[in-house]
Amino acid sequence: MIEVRGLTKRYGEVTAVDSLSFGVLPGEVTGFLGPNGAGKSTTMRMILGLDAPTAGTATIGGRAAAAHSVPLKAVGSLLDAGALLPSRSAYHHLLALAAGNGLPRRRVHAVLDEVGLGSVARRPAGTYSLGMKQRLGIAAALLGDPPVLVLDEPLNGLDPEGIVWIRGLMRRMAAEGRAVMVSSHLMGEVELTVDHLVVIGRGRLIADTSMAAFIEANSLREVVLRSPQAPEFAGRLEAEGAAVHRDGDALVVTGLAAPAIGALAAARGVELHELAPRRTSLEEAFMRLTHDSTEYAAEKETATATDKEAA
Ligand SMILES: Nc1ncnc2c1ncn2[C@@H]1O[C@H](COP(=O)(O)OP(=O)(O)OP(=O)(O)O)[C@@H](O)[C@H]1O
Repeated sequence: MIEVRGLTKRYGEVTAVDSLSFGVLPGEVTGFLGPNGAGKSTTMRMILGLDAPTAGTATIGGRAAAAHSVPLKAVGSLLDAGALLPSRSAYHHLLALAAGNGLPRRRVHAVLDEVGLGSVARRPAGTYSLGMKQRLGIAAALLGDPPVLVLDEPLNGLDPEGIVWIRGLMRRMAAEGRAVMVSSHLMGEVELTVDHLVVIGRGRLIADTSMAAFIEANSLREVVLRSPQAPEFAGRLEAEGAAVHRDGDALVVTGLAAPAIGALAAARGVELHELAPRRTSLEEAFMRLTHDSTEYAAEKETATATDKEAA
């Protein structure tokens, strides 16, 4: 697992990471979320031992990343998938990494198969699409078969197929008992994949919660229903304590769950054409949560005000 305690990084006047403490548990995908400039990459670099903290500690399996005799066996990471020698093939790139870390050649074949690059492994990396580079980056992360994975914005710039693939891979890695940490600045990107959320803003911890608890806290229970008897049924629902408002030809009900509404309709012989629970988007909830800590919010608001004045 990853443990971060009082982690702080200052660059001159800028405090990029500010007394952060959280854990990333085995068997879970932990989403590390925050707006641009929140300090996600800086935190991940310190966890990986690529940057020295100004204060605090970050450990992997109880030790600093650099203190592991073969770091690739302790943690695999994807930071910048573009950082490859363009003339070197995926196979030789991985072979060099394996040799440098005392890992057997069979691991190279195993990870190439795992990421689906087997058939193109001899082509120079410079000819790869972004999705293929991302797969190669993941292959390098998996080379040491590590119990911990740290992936910085792995979905950036990927096509839908690549996104589905990385999501599936992260779920599989967690199911195998690994601790998976994945950063993103978009809730929508990770919403379906993560078990746990660590949200930061301006380097500080804003939320550390299970995804289920986040959904529970931010789901506005609304049910949309359509019925030819909507006007009469609305009164019945209100008599049961629900709040009802019209939205076109639909009724939007809060205060009663869909099964209760369905049962009531069945008991009253009301014909239903639609009965659909819906929730507010988690992206909106995330934006509300991080609004005050968005680095460029003030500029954006000023611009909006100016636009309005000009209009
Ligand atoms: N080497 C550096 N020197 C000075 N300031 C830095 C350095 N690296 C990061 N920062 C600053 O630290 C803050 C956090 O940056 P960081 O890249 O960690 O954020 P992030 O959450 O990963 O953002 P993004 O989603 O845009 O990648 C920013 O204000 C950034 O400008």
